[in-house]
Amino acid sequence: MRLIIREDPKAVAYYTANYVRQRINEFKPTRKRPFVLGLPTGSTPVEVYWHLVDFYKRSEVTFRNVVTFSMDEYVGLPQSHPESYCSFMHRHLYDHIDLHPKNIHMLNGNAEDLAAECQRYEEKIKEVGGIELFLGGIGPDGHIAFNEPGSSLESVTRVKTLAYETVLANARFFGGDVNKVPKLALTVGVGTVRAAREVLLIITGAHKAVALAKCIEEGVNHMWTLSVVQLHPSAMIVCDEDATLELHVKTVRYFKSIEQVQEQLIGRQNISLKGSISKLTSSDISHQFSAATDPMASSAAGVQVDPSNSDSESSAHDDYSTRPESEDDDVGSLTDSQHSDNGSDTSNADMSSSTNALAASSSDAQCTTGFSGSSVPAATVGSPF
Ligand SMILES: N[C@@H]1[C@@H](O)[C@H](O)[C@@H](COP(=O)(O)O)O[C@@H]1O
Repeated sequence: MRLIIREDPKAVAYYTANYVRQRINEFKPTRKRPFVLGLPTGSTPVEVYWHLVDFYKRSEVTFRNVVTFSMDEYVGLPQSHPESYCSFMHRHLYDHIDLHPKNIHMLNGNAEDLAAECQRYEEKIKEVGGIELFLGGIGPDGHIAFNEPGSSLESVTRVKTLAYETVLANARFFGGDVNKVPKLALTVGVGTVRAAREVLLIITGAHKAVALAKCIEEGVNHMWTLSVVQLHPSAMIVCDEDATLELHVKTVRYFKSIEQVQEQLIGRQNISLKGSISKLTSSDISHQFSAATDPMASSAAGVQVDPSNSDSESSAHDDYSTRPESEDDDVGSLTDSQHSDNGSDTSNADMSSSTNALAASSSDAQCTTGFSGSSVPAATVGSPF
């Protein structure tokens, strides 16, 4: 799992939208091989959608061959109601991009047979080849879509009774009146989200800090349904600093250090968009060391990641987008501490064995390159520890 921490909700939204844009562009969707995108509602993704609309208007992405599936919908609320998720998706995204209407999939909360509607949805997802990227938000109780605490981690699309906490949280969209909030919803299941080839969750605000901590620092648990991301081979959480308030300092530092290692030691050019290492040789690492110890070259080799700087984010991604597709490339000569459980994701490196990922990486480099230094020079890596 990757945890990307950005300064504030604005930076989170930009990072996320930019990532989606690049995933679509890298995928090069066609009519026969569309990019299948799962999409959330809620206030958190609104700014992500603004950016996507903006990218579309600038011709930086097209949704012509994108197929979408919304996560959920209230039961019994007319589709034309401004707070129906159908209205929401049209208002914030669908009405402003070149998505073909036949490629838009939403749950019908007014279907006569709700169970059949849910089954139809699951079948449709299968028919288009499954979801490539599921974007999601969470509720303060850690729910994904409307998978409230206690939902089966194997659940699929179904009717769900909303938890009181969710009804309270969503009352703000209904003039603060809890009585106006529908008490039932149709929602994709935890299993539906898990089945996606990639999951990206956006979490912002101090009110979601407990949920984030429960979900990533404790065990997989149906009371915190987001925790299921721990089992997903390709999951990423993008959060702001406020959402990290309940995490251990060690956790935050570790995940931040991963980005530093990628930038400064492994090299941005060797990391694919999805975070896997491609075609890295020991001499690349050796080069990083020698370049970094050369004061004239260190600025080129050790570019500091500025999480709050959208421009630097943009250029990082622009670099990725010019690279050939390489998500599944061989990992090259890196050692175990840089491999994930699935063998391709640096961010999945075992936390206990490499809490200090910088040190782990440097010792690998010593083994493979014969570098005789005792550790990565602190000035080079900007050690967060
Ligand atoms: N069903 C939706 C979820 O999909 C969403 O993640 C959550 C968070 O909303 P917000 O982003 O407004 O906090 O709201 C609702 O419960």
